[in-house]
Amino acid sequence: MTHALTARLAPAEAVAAGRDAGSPSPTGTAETSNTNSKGRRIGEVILDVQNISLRFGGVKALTDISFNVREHEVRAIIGPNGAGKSSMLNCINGVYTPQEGQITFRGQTFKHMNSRQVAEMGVARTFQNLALFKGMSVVDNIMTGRNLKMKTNIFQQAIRWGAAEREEVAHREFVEHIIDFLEIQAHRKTPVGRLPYGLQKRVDLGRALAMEPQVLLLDEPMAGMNVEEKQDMCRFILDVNDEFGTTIVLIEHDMGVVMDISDRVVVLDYGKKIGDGAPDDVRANPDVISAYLGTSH
Ligand SMILES: Nc1ncnc2c1ncn2[C@@H]1O[C@H](COP(=O)(O)OP(=O)(O)OP(=O)(O)O)[C@@H](O)[C@H]1O
Repeated sequence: MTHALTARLAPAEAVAAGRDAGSPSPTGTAETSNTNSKGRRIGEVILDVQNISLRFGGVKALTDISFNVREHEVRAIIGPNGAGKSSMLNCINGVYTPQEGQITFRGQTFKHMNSRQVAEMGVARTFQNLALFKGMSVVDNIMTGRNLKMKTNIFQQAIRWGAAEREEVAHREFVEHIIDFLEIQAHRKTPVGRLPYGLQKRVDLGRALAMEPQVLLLDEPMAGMNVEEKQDMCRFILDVNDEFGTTIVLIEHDMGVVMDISDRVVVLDYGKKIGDGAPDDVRANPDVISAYLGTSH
């Protein structure tokens, strides 16, 4: 069903505690001012996507896409269904290798990088369709996010001896901090598959946070959630951004949420970039308005 454009692109109520939805744009234009709406400085460019083109056979998923992400900002990627948003995240985290273009992360430029290498560089990701082990507990799912940090070998871990035992204790303590932070203590031992969907999404966020990322890629973190769950998720995303200084790149369809929590927004349509800037600028962009008028979500 096609909703009214005004409803989708209108300013939403401030769901994010502490952020004033009516305050001036935090970053001004795509390249200029440097504080967000909480007054914290937005840093230098940490992630620079340059001229990315990606094809699947005859399908042009992305065509010559360039944008950057500054340290500590919340950067949204929006666009109608099939616009290329997930493909873009998949290029950033090494799942897809674009035919053209390159990505610079913290000054290091790469054309081909696998997911493990990207994760080791400090980029973590949550998934549109949850990638959790449904039969495993919340604690154990979040522990999987610590795998890259484990120094002892699998044999030492299996017999939990010496260094492996000490390492496991330290990792479990870290995981408990995340569980406290995400307010899911009551569910620590529950198999994830038994949790409501909103809480499963929170566990997926916890698994990504366990990697201690500098950049967190969130693929539709609020999809399928009710209003209350969305408000909670917004709060956690902003707290992660504030308290850990984590840079956030998110894909989200809920325009109210996007306009509320993002510092800058990049807009894709049919694999091309049609807008890039502060939420207010993007909302007023005629190309963005017509792209959304022509779609059915
Ligand atoms: N693995 C793939 N093989 C073939 N085509 C693909 C593949 N992944 C994506 N595409 C195509 O690339 C285009 C962009 O898809 P993508 O999933 O990135 O869009 P999206 O903006 O994330 O859409 P949605 O909002 O529906 O999730 C679409 O035409 C899609 O069918």
